[in-house]
Amino acid sequence: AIYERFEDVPQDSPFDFVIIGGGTAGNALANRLTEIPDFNVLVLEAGPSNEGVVDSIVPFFCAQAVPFTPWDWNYTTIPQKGINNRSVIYPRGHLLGGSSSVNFMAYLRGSSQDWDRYASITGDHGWSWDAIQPLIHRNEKWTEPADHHNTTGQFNPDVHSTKGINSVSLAGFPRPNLDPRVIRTTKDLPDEFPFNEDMNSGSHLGIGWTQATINGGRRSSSATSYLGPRFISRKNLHVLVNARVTRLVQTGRARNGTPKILGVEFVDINTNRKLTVNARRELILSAGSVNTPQLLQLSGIGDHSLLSSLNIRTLVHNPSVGQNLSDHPLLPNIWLVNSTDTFEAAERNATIAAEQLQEWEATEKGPLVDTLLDHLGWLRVPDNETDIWDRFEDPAAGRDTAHYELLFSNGIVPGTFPLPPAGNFLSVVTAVVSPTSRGSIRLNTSDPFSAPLIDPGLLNTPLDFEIIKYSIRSAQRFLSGRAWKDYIIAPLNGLDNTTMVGTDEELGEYVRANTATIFHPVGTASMAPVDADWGVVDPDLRVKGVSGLRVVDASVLPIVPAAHTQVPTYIVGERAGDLIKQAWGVL
Ligand SMILES: Cc1cc2nc3c(=O)[nH]c(=O)nc-3n(C[C@H](O)[C@H](O)[C@H](O)COP(=O)(O)OP(=O)(O)OC[C@H]3O[C@@H](n4cnc5c(N)ncnc54)[C@H](O)[C@@H]3O)c2cc1C
Repeated sequence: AIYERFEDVPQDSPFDFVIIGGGTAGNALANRLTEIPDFNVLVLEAGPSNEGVVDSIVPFFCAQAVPFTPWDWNYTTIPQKGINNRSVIYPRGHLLGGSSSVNFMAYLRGSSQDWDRYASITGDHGWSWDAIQPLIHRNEKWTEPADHHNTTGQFNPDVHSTKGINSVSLAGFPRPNLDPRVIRTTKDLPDEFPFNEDMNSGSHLGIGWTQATINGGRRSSSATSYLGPRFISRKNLHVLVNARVTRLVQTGRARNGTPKILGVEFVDINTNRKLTVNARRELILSAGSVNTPQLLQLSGIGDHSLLSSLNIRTLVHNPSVGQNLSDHPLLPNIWLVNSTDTFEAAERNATIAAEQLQEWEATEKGPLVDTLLDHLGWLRVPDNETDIWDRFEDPAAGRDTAHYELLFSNGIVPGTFPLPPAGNFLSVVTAVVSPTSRGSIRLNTSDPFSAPLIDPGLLNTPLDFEIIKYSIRSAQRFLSGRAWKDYIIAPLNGLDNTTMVGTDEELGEYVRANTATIFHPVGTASMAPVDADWGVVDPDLRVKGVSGLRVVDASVLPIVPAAHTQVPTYIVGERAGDLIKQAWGVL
């Protein structure tokens, strides 16, 4: 069950596993562990319950769920030197379900090469594309879209599963001004922009229909799926919300001499009381790519010089903790269009907005059933761009893996640009999806309630900068297709009025002034081979240098995949379930 107060959690038998963070991976793991009736599991979540949070439930309201709401950790980055020293927002879900309760729901597994690269970096075949297929199938429950339209040709049923837990579907409300234009351009300009019927087959290059974690007209998160009614009623599954963990505690020494970390200190946010709890078998840190390294550092696991400068006693000196952050820089490119049927219509007219909500409330249909991204494209800078490839190594996981992404949206994506007083818009947002820049998460103070220093290192390398400039020119070429002839009027934001492509210098200025992130940090508690002198966890997700503690969330992925990161994170949660069951002899 879900509890608001620790006193109400049944404590007649010890907790075998305590999971810190009821987020994307944490809840998937809690579900899999409690399949074993002997495993008594406690999840500690800092945020409130997701129950009744409309901005989390209604898919189209995803852009309202964060930033700067009670459902957000309300982080911002430190000034980013690659983008004119601007600080940008860095939302993370702060409610049950974590970021899966506030994200944009796009469902992407990545290219098969991304996973094969994880297998080769870690030396563990279990992370390869072939090996994760059963995990993908256990996670995914393919579902009909809200409008039950004929989806033939919009996805490939052969690569999907209807048997998993987390619902996935195509859009359930047509956007007739946008959808046919995108698809027609893939026919008109197929060399640069081929159609891909299903970007989740392992071969992701090309442009196709967005798949999203949506069930009918509602968001499917780790809270609504993995903690859904048939699971949360398990007698051995206890979820405590408003429980903010402040430190991991050593409880002894293992036989091999390493510190045993099975204790947790947390604060009950309602009463401000400090409490402790121990795990009998294992403690699992699933607080996400920002808070997991923060908690490790607060607990003395990190770089000795940083810890000692903050008067924190070092338990394990590991300079990799919090380093190696990789994320996707994102650039909202916006055009004024010849239409009245874009997001702006409801945003400027309260009557239309109210009608849309009424329709959703009455039928769970209509424009609010979808996320904001109609189509996605995964593309490479071609080999003949010698200006780039004579100077740089290919950063992608392989030759079938994208360098950049195009994201098509029927209006300004809220939060990316202030709503102008008039006009209707199209966004072709672009993102660098095989970035070479790296950033970090470092403690700012020893106070667990103060935010760490978040540095995603956006556009820190010349290659990432070249690729994002290339992506703008690519978006412009896409919009030069016939389908857009009477639709595109002018770019909204800087650059040449008709083409959006200025000189290289102008483009550079535009990039630095407008780039932000798509919120996909990974790598801050990276996996590494067992005997490597770097990395935070081994390929079985055990924290190096201690015993009893694993990390199970996006932070263990060594490099950001050319994909949005929720599916890879669910896969981490699913695989952790198998690894832990194997370790305790029940699988
Ligand atoms: C705004 C936004 C949009 C996104 N859009 C997409 C998208 O469309 N598609 C996609 O694939 N990915 C998207 N992502 C990324 C994706 O959602 C994340 O990569 C993924 O959900 C991360 O999962 P996680 O388990 O690592 O962390 P989370 O899901 O964030 O879980 C961490 C949990 O730990 C809790 N926690 C943290 N610290 C503590 C503490 N001290 N004590 C107790 N609990 C704690 C948090 O409250 C949270 O519930 C988006 C992310 C954001 C923020």
